[in-house]
Amino acid sequence: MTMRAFIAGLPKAELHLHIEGSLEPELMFALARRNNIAIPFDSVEAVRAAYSFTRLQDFLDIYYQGANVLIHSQDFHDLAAAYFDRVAQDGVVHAEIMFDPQTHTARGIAFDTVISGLLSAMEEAEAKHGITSRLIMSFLRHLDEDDAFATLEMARPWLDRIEAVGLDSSELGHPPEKFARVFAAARALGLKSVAHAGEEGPPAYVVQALDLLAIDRLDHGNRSLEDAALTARLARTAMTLTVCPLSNLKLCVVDTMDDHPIDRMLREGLRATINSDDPAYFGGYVADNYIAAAEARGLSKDDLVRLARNSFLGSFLPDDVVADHLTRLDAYAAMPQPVA
Ligand SMILES: Nc1ncnc2[nH]cnc12
Ligand SMILES: [Zn+2]
Repeated sequence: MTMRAFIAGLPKAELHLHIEGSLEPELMFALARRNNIAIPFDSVEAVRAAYSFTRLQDFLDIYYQGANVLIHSQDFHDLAAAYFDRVAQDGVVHAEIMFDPQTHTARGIAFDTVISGLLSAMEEAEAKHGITSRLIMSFLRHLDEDDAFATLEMARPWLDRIEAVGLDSSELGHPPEKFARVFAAARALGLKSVAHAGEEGPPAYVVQALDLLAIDRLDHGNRSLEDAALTARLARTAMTLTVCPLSNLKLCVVDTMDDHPIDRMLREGLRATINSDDPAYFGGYVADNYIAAAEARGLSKDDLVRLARNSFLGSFLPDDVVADHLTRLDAYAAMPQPVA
């Protein structure tokens, strides 16, 4: 069995996926046509050619523009259904999916339209592929605290269908402290929390996310490694890091995949996981991310199993369900399968 086949069959959870970032150019064109929306590209090839970024903001500009084709509940359903159909081939058995309501409500799309489409696709994916999933509602950090509070208010009727809040978009200049009050309010409503920190922002932003947002999981976190005390704290507290190797490469968080710190994170005792972030924009779904990291950094079979194990340990699933996933993972890992 090749390493690729081993990775594709490895049971795993995806913990860092922006559903709007799974909008493939083909579906973007189909939805643009269906909804009569003009897009500034003549072909799927032209869209893909535009996906060349030197920093996070270059990507965000094009990513928010792409989301303009999403209008109806069916569109959000089709978007999520395409993601599940694709990752069913990647060994994904559970996904914790971020969505950005403000990207849509700012365009006049109702919160209910967005979430109802996503939820119907999530139910369908469980029946069709056996993939379970949870929703994470992310606040856009370039917008202000009031806008985040207004979004939390819109989410109230849906709180039993939302697992956690998150924090994404332009990191530099928008530190976690800006959202301390809204995260406290979300926690008081029973929601868990995650935040992007240390992707482009300094280690101090990660410390703020821990101390001021009381996050349950850290999205990216790469730059934590610049601070030995912070790295030790993350290891000691078994904080899960949702690392996204192809995203890091495309957004120039690392210069080459050979420089990626995924193996260093494991060596430092961090609970690192591998995820795709925005697979339609960064050139690969979750298994592609495992493969790229494994090839560049020479990850062993044990490292790959550790990463998959971490994905279940870092999930928001109940302990007994996590234990079942780990039993199946161990059985898979124990099967004779030389990694070529
Ligand atoms: N990698 C990323 N960082 C910040 N915000 C995002 N939104 C979607 N992907 C993101
Ligand atoms: Zn992200």
